[in-house]
Amino acid sequence: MSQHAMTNRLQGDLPKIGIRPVIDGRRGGIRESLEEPTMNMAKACARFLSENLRHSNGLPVECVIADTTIGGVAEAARTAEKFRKEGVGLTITVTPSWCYPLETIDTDPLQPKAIWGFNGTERPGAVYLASAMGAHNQKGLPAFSIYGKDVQDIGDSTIPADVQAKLLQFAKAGLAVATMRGKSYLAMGTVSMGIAGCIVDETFFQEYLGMRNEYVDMSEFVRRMEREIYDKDEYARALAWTKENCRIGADVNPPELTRTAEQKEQDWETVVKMTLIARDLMIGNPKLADMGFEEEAMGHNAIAAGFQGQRAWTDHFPNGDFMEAILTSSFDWNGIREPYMLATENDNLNAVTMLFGHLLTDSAQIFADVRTYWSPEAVKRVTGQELTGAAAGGVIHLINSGPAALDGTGEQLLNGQPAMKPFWDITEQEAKACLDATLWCPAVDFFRGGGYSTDFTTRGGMPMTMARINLIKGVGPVLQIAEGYSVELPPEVHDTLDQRSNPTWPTTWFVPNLTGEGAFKDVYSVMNHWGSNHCAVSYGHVGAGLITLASMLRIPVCMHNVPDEQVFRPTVWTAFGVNEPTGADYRACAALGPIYR
Ligand SMILES: C[C@H](O)[C@@H](O)[C@@H](O)C(=O)CO
Ligand SMILES: [Mn+2]
Repeated sequence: MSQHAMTNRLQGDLPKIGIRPVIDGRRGGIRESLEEPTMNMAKACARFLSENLRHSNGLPVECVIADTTIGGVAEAARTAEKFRKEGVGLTITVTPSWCYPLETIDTDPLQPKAIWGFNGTERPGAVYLASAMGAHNQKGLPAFSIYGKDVQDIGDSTIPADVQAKLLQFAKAGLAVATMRGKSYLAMGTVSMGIAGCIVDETFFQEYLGMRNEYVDMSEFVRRMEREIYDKDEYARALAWTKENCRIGADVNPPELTRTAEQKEQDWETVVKMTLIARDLMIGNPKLADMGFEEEAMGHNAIAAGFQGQRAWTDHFPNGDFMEAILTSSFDWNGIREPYMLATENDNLNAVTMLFGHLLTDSAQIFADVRTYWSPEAVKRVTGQELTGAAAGGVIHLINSGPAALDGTGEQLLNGQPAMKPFWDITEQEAKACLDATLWCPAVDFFRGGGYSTDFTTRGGMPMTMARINLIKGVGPVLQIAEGYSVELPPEVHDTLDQRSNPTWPTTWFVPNLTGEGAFKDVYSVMNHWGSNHCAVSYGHVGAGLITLASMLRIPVCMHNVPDEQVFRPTVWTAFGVNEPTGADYRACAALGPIYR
């Protein structure tokens, strides 16, 4: 495999973080005494963020500091102008002192914003913070308040750990907002098997995400295959790599549905071509221009996409499983690279959830059907065995109908434990281990046109977050989140349950963290409260990041099991009621409305 590939593969510059040092504008001693500590806070903040954050394509995050401290509206306006030119997508205002809120705040309604008000008392930075938050809330410009817990001395430019955590949580979510803006979702095909999540709601994409919608008919794949509109050198390399690295699994089809050796050979060729074509459709490919296909070379600037597959395509052609699994993984024949967000069945609401997870974790995402709740009693009945340990209260069977990112095998390691890492931390051995843990099984009877499904079982012990956006008539988008862990079942128990569903598909056994209440009363309740047939699974406990991101986009969270102390939203949420946070979230999102309305 080649070097890690870090590129900006989509149109448009990467968003930068704008740092605004604001200051008490009174000259003749006060402003002068504050210049240095204020600018130092800005510098410390910029250094900290650029050292600790990367874009999901691997490039470092850049911060832009205002040319001067901001003591009044003229300097605020000059800073806004500079930020526009520099491509700033979110702002963080820092100050150790009192300043004039309405004159100094960032009033751009499209930029996520936070204020870090130094906790010192020589100068009243916290008084500014509170007053500036009041101004933001009064003006309908939600802002995040960052206030360290322990008093620091003026001039101390260290960033306390609690402030660091909030800066990162805000900045990562803010970058996600800015990164999505202006990009496209590409629907390849339309609605799969009557699944509502496949309906592309342009208003949702436009008003909540700032994204565009692009569409191609699946016949475009046929045109490009028949007319050889793909890079033929890459295709030869890709096919050879696939033959060498993809292990073929059992064909469980009855004789009358088993495809011939020639058909299977041809299916490999087709699925590899489909993979190149889907990627080229999403992001373009300069090689196509060299071949005379300038229009195709441009791509659709898609940061996420979906493939309908069933049934118009799969009833006749090999299914999209190989394409979806390889593109959503962090590696292919070109080496270790950023995964693509590509949804099975063109379920674009799941694609957006995957996109959120990817932009927050930088890692691959698992697309899954939320298939079965297995109670301990039902498992006992069908296997004769007791579920034990983390699985004792039952498990949720996440199993996609064919593909999932190979990162989902859990064959990458973080501190010796299974993980799904950002591509730049994945080693060649780990990529190989993911491939070795995966079998490619000839597709079963649902797929009349053949293809190869991805069969693996996720290693246990991975902290994971399952999530899903649903569109609700009368409300708009809502997000549900369940943090938990992957678990491993004894092999014979796994086999019995897997055979009963589909042994050719990728399985993750998931147990949510329980709170004993509501949707998290028990494992069954989580399954029973899920709002659709699909979920996206991220590595790690990233519910807090999802909540912060959702609040920026004004998407209320209808269920979550994130500990209270990690929930970080704009301060205005408080004004919608602190004793009933879920209701307050709905009211705040409704009152503010989507950002790009
Ligand atoms: C093969 C079947 O049609 C599956 O694709 C079906 O169970 C789904 O995945 C529905 O989301
Ligand atoms: Mn499905």
